[in-house]
Amino acid sequence: MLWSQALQAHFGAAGPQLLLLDLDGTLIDSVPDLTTAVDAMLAGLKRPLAGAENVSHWIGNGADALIRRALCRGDETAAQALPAADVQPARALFDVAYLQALHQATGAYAGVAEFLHNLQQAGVPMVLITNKPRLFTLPLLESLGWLELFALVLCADDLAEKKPSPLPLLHACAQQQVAPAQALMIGDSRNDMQAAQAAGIACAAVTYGYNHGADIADSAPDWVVDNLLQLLA
Ligand SMILES: O=C(O)COP(=O)(O)O
Ligand SMILES: [Mg+2]
Repeated sequence: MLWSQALQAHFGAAGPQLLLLDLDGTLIDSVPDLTTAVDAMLAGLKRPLAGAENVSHWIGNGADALIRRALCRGDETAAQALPAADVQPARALFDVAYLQALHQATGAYAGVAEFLHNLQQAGVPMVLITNKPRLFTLPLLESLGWLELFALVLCADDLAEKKPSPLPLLHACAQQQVAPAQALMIGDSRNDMQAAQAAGIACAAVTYGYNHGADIADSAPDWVVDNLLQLLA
């Protein structure tokens, strides 16, 4: 038996037929390299540096949202109101710095490699759904040796909407010809949980990722684990 009893109780003995996986904070700890890039950007703009703890709270809604929050020191209202003309030069600095830092300190969390290997062996299709732009996602996947793992990779800029919209999740189900009720989303943030719930997809949350400083249990995931291997038998 591949899946944990809890998942079998929900999906039946065969388990989920499609896995939708978040990247940052679920499969990889990317905050160290993201912090390097955010702080390089802020230094270039002669602003005070952010540090890893702030970055871990600001990540989750894509690169532009991260930059907006960094420019406004986490003030969400100010961040959203920031004119695009203020974001663009900062984004250019961030892009250069993050492409350089990308996989310097970034690695997979405990259990992830074994979990992905087991699912690949079992032939369960996996789709990566990340709010990270494609520009960074593909080289990162390549450096991790994960490019071949996924039947499909959906990044922040691939569709009209990103998480917390259910759109990328529903797109993945349609493309893989699996009903949402037979799919499982795994993520670390409320964006993943909200997207899954809006799509009618069961969701498992990991406790070790980034969730804007909040407890992921507040987002009512169907299961909470602190290692992906807990989802397996
Ligand atoms: O880039 C982000 O903001 C978050 O990316 P994720 O969706 O893979 O967690
Ligand atoms: Mg995430």
